[in-house]
Amino acid sequence: MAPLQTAGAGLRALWPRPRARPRARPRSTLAAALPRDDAAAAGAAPERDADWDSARPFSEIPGPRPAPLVGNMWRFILGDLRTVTPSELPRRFFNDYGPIMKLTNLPGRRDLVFCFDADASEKLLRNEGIWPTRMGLESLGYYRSLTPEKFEGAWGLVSTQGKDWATFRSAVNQTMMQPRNAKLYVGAIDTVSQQLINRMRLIRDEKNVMPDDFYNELSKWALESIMYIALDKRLGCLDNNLKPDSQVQRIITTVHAIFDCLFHLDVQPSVWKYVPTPAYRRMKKNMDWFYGIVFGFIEEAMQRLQRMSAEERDAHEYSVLERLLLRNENPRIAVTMALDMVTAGVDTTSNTSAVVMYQLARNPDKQRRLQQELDSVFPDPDSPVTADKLEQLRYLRACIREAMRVSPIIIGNQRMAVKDLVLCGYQVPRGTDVLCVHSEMVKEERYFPRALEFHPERWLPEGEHLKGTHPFAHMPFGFGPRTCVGRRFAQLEMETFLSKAFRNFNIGWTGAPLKRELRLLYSVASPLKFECVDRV
Ligand code: HEM
Repeated sequence: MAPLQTAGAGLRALWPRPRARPRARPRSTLAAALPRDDAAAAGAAPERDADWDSARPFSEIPGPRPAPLVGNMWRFILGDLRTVTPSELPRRFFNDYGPIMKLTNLPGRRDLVFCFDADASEKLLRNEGIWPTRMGLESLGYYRSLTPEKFEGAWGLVSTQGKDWATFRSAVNQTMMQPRNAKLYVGAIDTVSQQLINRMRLIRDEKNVMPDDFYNELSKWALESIMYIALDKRLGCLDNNLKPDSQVQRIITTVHAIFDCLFHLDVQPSVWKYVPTPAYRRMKKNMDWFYGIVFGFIEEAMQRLQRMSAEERDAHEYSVLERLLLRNENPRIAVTMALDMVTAGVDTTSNTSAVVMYQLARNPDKQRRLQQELDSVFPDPDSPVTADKLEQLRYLRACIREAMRVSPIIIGNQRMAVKDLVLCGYQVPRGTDVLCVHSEMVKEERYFPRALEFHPERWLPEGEHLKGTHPFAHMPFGFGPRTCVGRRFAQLEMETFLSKAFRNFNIGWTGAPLKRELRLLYSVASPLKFECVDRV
């Protein structure tokens, strides 16, 4: 990491109290998301599509018909959807109802339109306004609102809307999104990735096969990496003598549990808004512990910085927390962003890295081509990864992109319509939540020739014949001003680790086809049976 030039003056101003009085609650309800003035500011023109009057009414959008009193909940308990797993549900909806359908009348859940069509996805996203609204994860917003003193108005990005979201996003955007800022951490990520490579050599069996819980190793790598970037903190996740009941292991288990609970509370039918369900209580318990630990790390990082002399600070490699503290008057912005980085930065990059490895292991010809690229950029397998070298890895980036298409970790991208839209011939009124199910669109031959096959070439000029036909059919990091704020760090981490892994090993697959389950993210659900043989 490079020292930050502007350190001296900014650091004296660390930790002032925020001037603005904190709001009691994050804006996460529809009314709060688009109050009149904000809606105008967000570019939410009250107009409607020109073909509105000739479109079919919203009521005719197909979908499971709700029963009197019990709505659609019964279908998931006793009815036709009882045996359908969450992972199977999107395809089932598409097969049963076609390119657009709606799921209504679930307790505690806003009605949701599912859309499997890239033209409709384009129309929705291009009309999202400058403050796009993505409702969801309301339980997280609610949990935070219980302890407003910890957030002091800086509620974060994930579950906020309108002005709260926009103010926070503009405060963190430059630090988080500028590629040159992410590159500052390449040395740190190289160090962590090398540790995992060393560990892979140690933990493989006599046939060079990774242990069944190799996904846990990827989670540890992801946690160690994001802690280093966010807080300049080394947890020692990849130490060889780490105990199974260590704090690190508990952090990882807790992050998985939090994702699992959010899925139960905010995606599946749930009545947590009316009664504290077991999933809500489990989430609160896990959150209480996790926030306590991470707030402790943050406090430690702040104290470390305060104790430093001016010279030490100038020579110091700044974490994201510290950069955000220097840029923003309200220190809580840095704190909440660091907290969200640790929460969002484990399961996302570990699951994606797992599927890239899997696809390359199952496609040895693509792996060989990648290794040719890696051999020319890293003649010495032990040479460290640098930002310049990463620049040259075009085929690696294509492999990651293609693996994210074939095996995406997110179901799709959601927005609230901010004007009356016609989607797939139906009226979709302003204020409706629409989920563009990109995880199903990517399987469609009409959008990707040989859609079910892994062809990184389709992302390179030479793969013109395999190129996708619609840019709105595949959006792994989302779209527009609300796009994934951790994207640059995620890409840096994955490119660094994967380049080292395939430069060092020939990676094969020895198990049954990989299983994944939808738990907020599509997540690894069977052992990662990678065979990792040293390359000579
Ligand atoms: C392969 C890894 C990742 C993928 C595929 C991914 C994907 C996404 C997607 C699709 C969104 C929604 C974007 C939208 O609505 O347009 C999102 C939002 C977000 N992501 Fe990521 N993400 C990844 C890694 C990360 C990491 C490492 C972090 C933390 C450093 C992170 C933090 C966030 C946050 C805070 C948001 C909310 C942004 C906002 O609402 O303004 N993500 N991510």
